[in-house]
Amino acid sequence: MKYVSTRGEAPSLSFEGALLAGLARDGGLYMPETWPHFSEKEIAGLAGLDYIDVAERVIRPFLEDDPCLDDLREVLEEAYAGFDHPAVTPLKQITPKLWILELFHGPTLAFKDLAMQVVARLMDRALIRKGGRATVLGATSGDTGAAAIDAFRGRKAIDVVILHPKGRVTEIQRRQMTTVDDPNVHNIALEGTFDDCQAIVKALFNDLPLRDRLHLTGVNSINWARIVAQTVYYFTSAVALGAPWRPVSYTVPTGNFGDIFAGYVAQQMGLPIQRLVIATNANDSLPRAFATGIYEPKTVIATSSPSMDIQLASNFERLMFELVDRNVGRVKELMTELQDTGKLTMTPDELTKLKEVFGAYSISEEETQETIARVYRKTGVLTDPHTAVAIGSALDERRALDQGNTTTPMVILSTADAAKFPETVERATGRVPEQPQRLKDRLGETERCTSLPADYQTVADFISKHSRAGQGEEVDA
Ligand SMILES: N[C@@H](CCOP(=O)(O)O)C(=O)O
Repeated sequence: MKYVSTRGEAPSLSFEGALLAGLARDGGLYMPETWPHFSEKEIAGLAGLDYIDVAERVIRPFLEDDPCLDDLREVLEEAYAGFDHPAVTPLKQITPKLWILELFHGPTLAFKDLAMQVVARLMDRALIRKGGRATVLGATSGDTGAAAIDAFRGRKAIDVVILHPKGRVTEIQRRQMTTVDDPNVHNIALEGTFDDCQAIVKALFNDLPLRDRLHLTGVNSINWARIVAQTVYYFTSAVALGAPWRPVSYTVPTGNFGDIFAGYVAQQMGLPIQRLVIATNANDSLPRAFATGIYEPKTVIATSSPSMDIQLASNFERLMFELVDRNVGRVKELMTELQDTGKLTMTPDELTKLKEVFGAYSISEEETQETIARVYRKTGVLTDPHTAVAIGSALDERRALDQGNTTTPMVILSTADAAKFPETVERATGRVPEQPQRLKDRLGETERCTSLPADYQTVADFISKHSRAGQGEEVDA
């Protein structure tokens, strides 16, 4: 399997190449050249399998003829050994037509662990094979950072540098990152928003001499390996609900568009997904694009669902690539328009095509609170604010499409444990969610973090100083 850039000007790479590159050298995102396809029989054959067995079958075709394939089984076994539920991603019914897919049973209590634990191990093994070092960069609005730090801490060949927007993540999210004392972990609290963090990370990648000197790679969902590992739980949940014979819809809390794009990938692979619903908070650049055809990210608004406090969703570029039938000229035109004017304009045909599969909604702070309270009253379940935004969006989708009588199950991706957002959950329900032991075990006392202005050169200097790859240090065998 080969991987091509959405902008068509970077060399195509193997899976291992795309894994280690993160962002393509032309600023684009890597995509597989073709979609592997699963027959109805192959999908039906996933029923009753363990999560790891499904993961192996779903991911394998993306690694065909790649050195990473030999590592896959062992990596999956190690990655999911630390999850606290035997099903890895248990599915719970909350109303006759709504299911919650719990994606927070990993070490940092958020869905990011499902891919990050796999990506870190694949990367580590690839670097050991090649005898090299890497500097892993990540921008986080709350959850990616903790997951990346947990997955990469203590790895010999890798330094990890995470940028979070100062004062805009919850205390638990921050401490999950900053109390890790491994010397290969570096935290930057950036004086800005998540979009500023992500813009600096992308600028670092686009600075090719620096990128090569520091052996930069990325672990945000711009890295294709993150997406592919996230397609697995669409398969496990859809099959549990009757796929391939019964279609399933999904509602996904959306920030950087990676998780919902993984659902699109599963659909392209043959999984009968009927609708993919984009759930956002007040950062509503995607619902506005659906309403107007114009994607125009504005200033990030701080909300009680901080992981989605994002306006510029990186993976929207992957969707545009698909929407324009992989016409790289058109992608470049759209991305140049976005960069030069701050907005991107879809044609009526492109917008219609988008709406055939996707719906998009924005949920206010009040609705989020009410949803957390209502779900608790009716089911006794404490939901985190991101999941609550998704539940609100799923109900809006049902109303918008007048689907009161649909028999298609709607699965809500529950992306984080309520324990990461105790203040918000307590405000809505009067109850403080209990902290799981694995969270308590990981929160240290002393915080280590450097505050920096949102200035490219200052951040580049900090990373150069802390990257062992940049100092030419050898890896001990
Ligand atoms: N929501 C994320 C932001 C980055 O998303 P990613 O999936 O591209 O890593 C977070 O919580 O950090």
